[in-house]
Amino acid sequence: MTIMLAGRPDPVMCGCDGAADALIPVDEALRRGLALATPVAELETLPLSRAHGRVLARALRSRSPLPRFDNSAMDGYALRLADLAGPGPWRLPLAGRIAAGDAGPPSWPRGSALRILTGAAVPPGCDAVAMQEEAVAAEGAVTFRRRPVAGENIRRAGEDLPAGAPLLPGGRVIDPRAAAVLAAAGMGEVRVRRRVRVALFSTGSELREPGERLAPGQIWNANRHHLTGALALPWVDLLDMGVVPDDPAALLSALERAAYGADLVVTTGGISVGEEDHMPAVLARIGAGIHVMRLAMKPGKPLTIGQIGGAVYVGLPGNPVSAFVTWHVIGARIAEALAGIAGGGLRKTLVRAGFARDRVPGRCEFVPARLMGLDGTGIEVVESLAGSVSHRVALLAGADGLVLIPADCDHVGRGDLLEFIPF
Ligand SMILES: Nc1nc2c(c(=O)[nH]1)N[C@H]1C(S)=C(S)[C@@H](COP(=O)(O)OP(=O)(O)OC[C@H]3O[C@@H](n4cnc5c(N)ncnc54)[C@H](O)[C@@H]3O)O[C@H]1N2
Ligand code: MOO
Repeated sequence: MTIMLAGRPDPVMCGCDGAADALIPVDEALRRGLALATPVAELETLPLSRAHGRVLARALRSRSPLPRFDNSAMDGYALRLADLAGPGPWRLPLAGRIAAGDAGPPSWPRGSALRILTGAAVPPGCDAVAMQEEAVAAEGAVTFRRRPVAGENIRRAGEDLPAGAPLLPGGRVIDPRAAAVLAAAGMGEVRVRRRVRVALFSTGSELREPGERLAPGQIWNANRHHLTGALALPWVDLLDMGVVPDDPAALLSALERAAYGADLVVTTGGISVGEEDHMPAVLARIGAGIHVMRLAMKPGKPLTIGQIGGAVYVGLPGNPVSAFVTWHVIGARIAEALAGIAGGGLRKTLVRAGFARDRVPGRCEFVPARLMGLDGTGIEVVESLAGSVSHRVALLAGADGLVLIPADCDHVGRGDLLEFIPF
């Protein structure tokens, strides 16, 4: 990173840049938010078929080895290597056939081979399977041109996972990969955490629903639909309360209703410093404990995190990109922690700046950015999509992720290495 200490020709500023001393660093805000987010304690037992996307309550061990028994990796012929004496080719009579699902014979005559199909249990004494492309079967016998090596084409019991080995950790989301593992291990039912109850509303007297006719000064509600989309998760039970106007009484009653029985209350807008930003006063009225307010983050300075009774409160800024970034970087992490998801957190990679920019240091910046392909050293180059972006929601659709500019940086040079959070 090139830090330019003097002579900023054209710093990218927004009106809310300024003294950063009173601002909370993003990592600290996240730490405080996560400290409030105790995983929901209640558990449910669900059939695996209804547990997709849910969060495993505790670590599981395999009850039996995977695979359960030695079986053939190929369609071919099961044999005993001792029966291939002298130089080849070797001809053995066929003594039977085993397909996947067959129990297989308890024994088979020495000096013979068995037709075997992929997935079938290898018979006792069989020490190799020759694939059929390397054998010729005719008139009740099979001829092998090559001597298989010991164990060839045999998938051994327990080679994927021995009995008693860790299967999946607690806190794992049952995604399709985990579901396959659970099913293969015979887990017909799983113990999962109950869903996280999230109450959501947007604040703003200017907001109308998409499709509605707008009067002058009104806009369509983008944040509600971003967040209902982001929260359309199997581990979330969403109470979508729509829009609440910029009216203290209406906001207070909405907040009371939201906090009742919720694990997480999410609002957008009304948390800044204008006289129509009523949320700080309403939060004080309701007796919320406020743990984060004013972040060293751009966009997202007004993000507010607190506690209302038993619920965690996340107040996202109203500007749609600010709401998106703060949700993605912090809000969603808190929701994951409440759900008991282990090892959540943001995936980050290193990328090379395909842009140059002077800026005012103080707040770290999350800039929507597009991947432009690899440079000569095999590192992705990113193009930032704009300087000051908090209202430019249309940019999000073309972004591949957020590029992170550290708080103390006052110049990004083309080719600098930066952290990147892919979507
Ligand atoms: N004097 C100051 N003014 C502002 C500051 C500041 O520090 N001093 N901070 C600015 C920053 S940064 C942000 S971010 C916004 C945040 O304000 P609020 O969270 O109170 O949000 P609103 O004022 O309600 O709305 C801001 C903006 O976003 C539009 N909006 C709101 N909700 C939605 C929605 N659901 N869908 C689409 N657009 C929405 C709203 O119409 C405003 O244009 O404050 C700055 N001001
Ligand atoms: O900091 Mo505000 O969230 O940029 O728009």
